[in-house]
Amino acid sequence: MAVAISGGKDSLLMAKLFQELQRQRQVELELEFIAMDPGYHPNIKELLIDNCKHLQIPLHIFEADIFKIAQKIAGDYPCYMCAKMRRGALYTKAQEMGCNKLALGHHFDDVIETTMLNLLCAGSFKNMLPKLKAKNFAGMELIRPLYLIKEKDISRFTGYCGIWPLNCACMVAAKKIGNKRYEIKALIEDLRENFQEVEKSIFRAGHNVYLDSILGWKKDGEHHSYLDHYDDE
Ligand SMILES: Nc1ncnc2c1ncn2[C@@H]1O[C@H](COP(=O)(O)OP(=O)(O)OP(=O)(O)O)[C@@H](O)[C@H]1O
Repeated sequence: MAVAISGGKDSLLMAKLFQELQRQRQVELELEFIAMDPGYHPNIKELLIDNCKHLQIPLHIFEADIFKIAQKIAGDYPCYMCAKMRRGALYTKAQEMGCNKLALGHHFDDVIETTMLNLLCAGSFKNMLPKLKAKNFAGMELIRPLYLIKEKDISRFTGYCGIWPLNCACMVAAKKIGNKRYEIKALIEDLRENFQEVEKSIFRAGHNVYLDSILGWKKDGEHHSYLDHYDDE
């Protein structure tokens, strides 16, 4: 299994949890810890290496010129393109290293933010899934082991082990522009004041879709409408 380390708090915790699972020998695990350098500033790269050393995570770093390319292709809103290209580079490396799984450090807050992002920005209802089979990389599976863990609990871990984790190390994130995710995060925070357990409701919505009350859906790339079979009954 390849454990993808961005140097952020989430993937560092995920790495430690996998090491703990391996130590307890309850499941048979072969682990590779991989980090892709998308064009980090040298200081950022050093921080990534230092954090992993401090946490005793044996890291393989490889390079891919993603920041520049995403900026070129996607201009003012490169985050989506950057994430897509990152994913491809990670799958490729994981496969090269003989892994059949790629673990990413997305957590509960990422999951509900993605649901809201799709709803409010793309006009679609779509969840981030806890595991999925890679479409373009035969035999590879993507897993998200931190799916149910809340971000605030992860932050507590970071404080406890005394590291200084990286945030997304690009200029867009630094200025907090061009990335709707930050706005969605703030929106959910605001909603929490007036809607009890709003995070739980957003999460549960994906488990409670009433297919008989849906206007249209897409499956295997094809669009369907509830009217397609309206007169059949
Ligand atoms: N440069 C990278 N190298 C390796 N894995 C990465 C890289 N960037 C992202 N990932 C993986 O994808 C996951 C999600 O990426 P995202 O950018 O949303 O996370 P992050 O907030 O930057 O970092 P983290 O999730 O580690 O705190 C990361 O948790 C990590 O597993």
